[in-house]
Amino acid sequence: MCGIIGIVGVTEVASSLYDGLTVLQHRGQDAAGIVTADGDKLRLHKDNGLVRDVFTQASMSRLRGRLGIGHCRYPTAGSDNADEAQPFYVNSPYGIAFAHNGNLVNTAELRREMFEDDRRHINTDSDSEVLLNVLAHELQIQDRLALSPDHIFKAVAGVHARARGGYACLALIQGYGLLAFRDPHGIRPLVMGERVTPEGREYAVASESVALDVLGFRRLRDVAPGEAVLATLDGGLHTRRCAEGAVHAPCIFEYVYLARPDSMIEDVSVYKARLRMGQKLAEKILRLRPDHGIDAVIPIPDTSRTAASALAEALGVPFREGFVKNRYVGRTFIMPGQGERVKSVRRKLNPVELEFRKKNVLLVDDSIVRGTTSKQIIQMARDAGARQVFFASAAPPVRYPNVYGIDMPAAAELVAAGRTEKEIEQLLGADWLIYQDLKDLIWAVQDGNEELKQFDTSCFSGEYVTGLDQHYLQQIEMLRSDDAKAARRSA
Ligand SMILES: O=P(O)(O)OC[C@H]1O[C@H](OP(=O)(O)OP(=O)(O)O)[C@H](O)[C@@H]1O
Ligand SMILES: NC(=O)CC[C@H](N)C(=O)O
Ligand SMILES: [Mg+2]
Repeated sequence: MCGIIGIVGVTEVASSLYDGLTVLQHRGQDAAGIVTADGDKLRLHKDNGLVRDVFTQASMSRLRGRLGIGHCRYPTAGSDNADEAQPFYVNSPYGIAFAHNGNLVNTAELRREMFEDDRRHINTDSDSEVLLNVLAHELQIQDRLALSPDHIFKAVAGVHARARGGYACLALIQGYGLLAFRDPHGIRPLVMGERVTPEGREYAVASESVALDVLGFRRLRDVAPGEAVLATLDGGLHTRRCAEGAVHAPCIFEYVYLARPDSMIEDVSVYKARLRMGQKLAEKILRLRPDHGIDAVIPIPDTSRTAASALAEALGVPFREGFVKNRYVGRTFIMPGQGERVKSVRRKLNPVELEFRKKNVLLVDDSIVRGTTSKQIIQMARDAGARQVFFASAAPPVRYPNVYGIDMPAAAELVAAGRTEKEIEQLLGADWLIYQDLKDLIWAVQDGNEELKQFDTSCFSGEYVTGLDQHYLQQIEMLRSDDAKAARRSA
């Protein structure tokens, strides 16, 4: 999950793109980039690091123009090398810069086709560079002289016919405008907004509505699955469904962990969905252990706070902030290596001992993925003097890899893979471990928008909405396990 944002403005857009990226930072902490169209030049600045570190006053002042896109990256393909930071650029046709959130599951096949059939050179191991070249090729084979919305939408239809996976994309087409499109299943989120200024109307498209809010854009709607939106430099807005017939299946993990609570995705408030997750968990606890004896509900900051507050309320048990988070440490789960993840949990969270001493505490997290956080936190609660330590996860067990833009590629690294709930409970050292049921998680999101009939729940269910080639999972495990990444880094 990366963060993407694009703006077609009536005045300079670089500082708005920067501000938008800072509120999308939770989606990717490894690299950031912005490209703008300054007359007949594209101005690009990107590098590894947080948004605030990548851009300086000097680099920002070069990013002139009223059309631009930005990206913050959390790698799911290729390496974490600065060459793979986004946006990517190709010079032909027209000059296109490209930002992608998601992950393709047929990259290898497309890479071969690009080289053998379409004669395009791909310079990195990034799936996003491949996807950009597919788009460039599909634009190239349209009418050359008069680029029109119709040609662009045909090109996007061509991309949908070839690419498989999760992709929410923004393309800056030099001299023309901003193109946004979303995969036919709408796995990754993408939302559009408008801002009316005295000088005219401006459009923005971003991964999450929070970016629109802070920039004063009014949220219009989500980009529909398979739809393309084209905002042109002359102020026009064109939209078209470029793929039909696919099941709409937005990623449910966005609601569990990825997105900010103050975002609306598919017209569902992420905050309210998390409250409902907490309520459902409370119902399960009361069903299984009416005399649970819990003295305090303690969230594991940050993301689980919302679900934990609703859970405590429904149980009628005090909600207590038993762990204080160091606000200068970022998200642990999206860090690249396990060693770093383990160390940063302790640096990030510190217990308020009084809240644990001689109490039966229920610790709540939004999800348990590798078990890095929960294992350490349970021990910390015990060290702080807790009598019994219960642990609740607002999501079901994560047993299967995610292949659509969340970097959990290796089943062997998931604590719940191939284990029963009892075995996980023992491994984590909890006195009782309670997981949300998948049907309750689905209900918690769906209750916000009953038109949502299906979700990508692959990491919980092992069902992949795009279908997967036989060996794909083995391949990504080989390429992207923590061990493989560490070996690449030291090579
Ligand atoms: O089982 P694990 O592999 O540890 O992964 C799950 C944990 O990682 C995330 O926290 P993170 O620190 O990334 O971010 P947060 O501050 O938004 O909760 C998530 O909220 C869980 O706490
Ligand atoms: N998390 C993402 O959306 C990653 C985008 C792309 N697959 C990359 O690795 O750069
Ligand atoms: Mg967390």
